[in-house]
Amino acid sequence: MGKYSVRVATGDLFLAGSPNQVQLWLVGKHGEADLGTQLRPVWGKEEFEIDVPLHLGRLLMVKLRKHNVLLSVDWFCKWISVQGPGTQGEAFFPCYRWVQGHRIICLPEGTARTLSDDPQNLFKKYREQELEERKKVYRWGSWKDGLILPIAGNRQPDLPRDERFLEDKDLDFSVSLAKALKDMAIKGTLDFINCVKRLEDFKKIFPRGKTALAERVHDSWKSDAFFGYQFLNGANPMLLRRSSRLPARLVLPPGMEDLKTQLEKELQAGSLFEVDFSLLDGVKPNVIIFKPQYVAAPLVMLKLQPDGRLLPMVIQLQPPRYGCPPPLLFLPSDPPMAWLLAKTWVRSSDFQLHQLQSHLLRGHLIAEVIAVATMRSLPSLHPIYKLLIPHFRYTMAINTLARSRLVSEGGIFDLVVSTGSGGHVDILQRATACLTYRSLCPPDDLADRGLLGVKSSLYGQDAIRLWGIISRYVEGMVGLFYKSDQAVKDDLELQAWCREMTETGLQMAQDRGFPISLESRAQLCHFVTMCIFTCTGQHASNHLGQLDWYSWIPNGPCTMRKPPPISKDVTEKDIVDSLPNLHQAHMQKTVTDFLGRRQPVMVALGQHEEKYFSGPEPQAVLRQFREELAAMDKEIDVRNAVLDLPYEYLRPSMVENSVTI
Ligand SMILES: CC/C=C/C/C=C\C[C@@H](/C=C/C=C\C/C=C\C/C=C\CCC(=O)O)OO
Ligand SMILES: [Fe+2]
Repeated sequence: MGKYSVRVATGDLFLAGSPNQVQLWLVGKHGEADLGTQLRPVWGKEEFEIDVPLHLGRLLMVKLRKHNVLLSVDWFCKWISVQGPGTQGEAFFPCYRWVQGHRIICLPEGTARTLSDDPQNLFKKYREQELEERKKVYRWGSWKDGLILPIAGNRQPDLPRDERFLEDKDLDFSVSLAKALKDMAIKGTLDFINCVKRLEDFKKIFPRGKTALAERVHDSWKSDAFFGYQFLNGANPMLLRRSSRLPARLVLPPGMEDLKTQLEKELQAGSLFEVDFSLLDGVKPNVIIFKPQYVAAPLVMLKLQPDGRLLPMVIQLQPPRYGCPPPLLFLPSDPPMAWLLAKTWVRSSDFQLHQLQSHLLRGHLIAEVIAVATMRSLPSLHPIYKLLIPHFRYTMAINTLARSRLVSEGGIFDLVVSTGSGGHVDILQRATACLTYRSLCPPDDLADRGLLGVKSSLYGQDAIRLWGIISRYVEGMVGLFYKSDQAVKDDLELQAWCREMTETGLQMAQDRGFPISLESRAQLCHFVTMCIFTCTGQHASNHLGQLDWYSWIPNGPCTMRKPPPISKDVTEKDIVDSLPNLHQAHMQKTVTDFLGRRQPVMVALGQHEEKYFSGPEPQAVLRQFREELAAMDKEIDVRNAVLDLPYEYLRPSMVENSVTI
């Protein structure tokens, strides 16, 4: 018994408060006290003192219930803090959720607890009830067969309240999209009348406020070194790999002996690299306004020079066909327009695999599976829930928007992208079928692709560095709550989470290396590091480059309007006629600007304000994480200052804490 001081924090946004009255209970180890309806959480923080005649013992939980006489108004509760008997100075009850209706909500004290940390089962019932409720609210959906699962729901209102954009993000997204579409409507009216006659005519839609790097792309896109550089550090750094043999598909027709000699020399020296777009082979191209579009499946062979430049040696635009003559090979020594058209075809193919495989699937959709599996399997008390939850913000919302406006029937892909109208789904299905656990973990992925230690792979260096920082953060937190491998094995909630992710969310992905159980702290740390890296660095390194590399349309054509060339007799007009028309280019530029712009409503990696963990030790681990991120950020700044082409996409201050766009 005694006097308690209670503080209640409402969200900072204008619509976070509620005029409804809120009733609170204090739940201790030895009793429960109804504090009555002390609160009307309209704005900011409220506090009150109250005498409780009961002996409650150590405070375990706060319960709250919103009362609505006429109108129920949702209330965003950030946290509740209590001082008084049984609080060891202050007991902190994190919430960071919407309180809806008038159900009783339980907020456990912020100390993270696994099941084994609760030997008296003080929270067991609460954990079970919470997960039962979460499984009703967070349901797996289905978008297309053969893909990993999304959250159920087709539009924002279908999503759980806590997953929708808050008003600041919603306003920014809606206003920016409306502005982009208005600009498109105004400037695009003439698109069907005007046409592009020369490559430089694409300057007409080169965006205002373009980035310095986008300028460089416009100036240098034709150069071989610039073309090769993009596979290392461009919008899509995920396809390049060191060759271990000459690719079987690379059939060298008679007269190409010199090339064979050069390729073998680079292969022997370990400096031969390849980018193989075979995943696109046979994909049905889109038809846009009755006009067929075209898709190719190129192979590019490149040599890594001692000075770090990656130079193309040969481009094969389509794989060999049985019973047909070997495909034409394009060389740097070919007539300039023929070589440029071959490179442009590669750029358009890279756009397709980048946006669908590297960005949407391996960034957005995997992050969504991690979020949904976690919400369905881990109670808010669980340390791994507390570690991961900041990295899920807005992911279900942005992905639902992507499914309804980008890759939907009649969406952007159908309107202006060569793989739209079904080819994009085929690509996603093929990419899902070959998605491995190792490919989501940079130390494994870069080793498998032969990129570890390649000095000119700035993406690789920064990905390894960031993975290491996240890994130490995860190890620090896991070490606080799991004192042995057996403790990991014994955590049934954790095992259910891992299985839900691999078997359900990722659709039986154990065949591709994903674990269906966690047998050790090391394995748990690797898996959780993959989760956080995917939701942050993996997405950022494949999202942030859009504005730089796709603003100049010929460097990232969303579609090709003529078939791949079968001769080297190519003119600039052939290239212009192959590239997107003005309307398609305008739409690409509108979407690129809209998606690629730097987000004003942005939480950088590790900088979330929510305090999910109570106690000095988790706070210390988070502080160390932030210090290492700050050090990396500063060192990247120094490195970039002396680079001709800075690499910024894995700078911690540029990496969002979750997938939100
Ligand atoms: C052409 C760009 C393709 C990108 C696919 C990769 C990832 C998805 C993307 C998320 C997009 C989310 C929502 C898109 C919403 C609107 C799209 C813009 C204009 C729509 C026009 C309209 O609906 O009228 O990652 O950032
Ligand atoms: Fe994105």
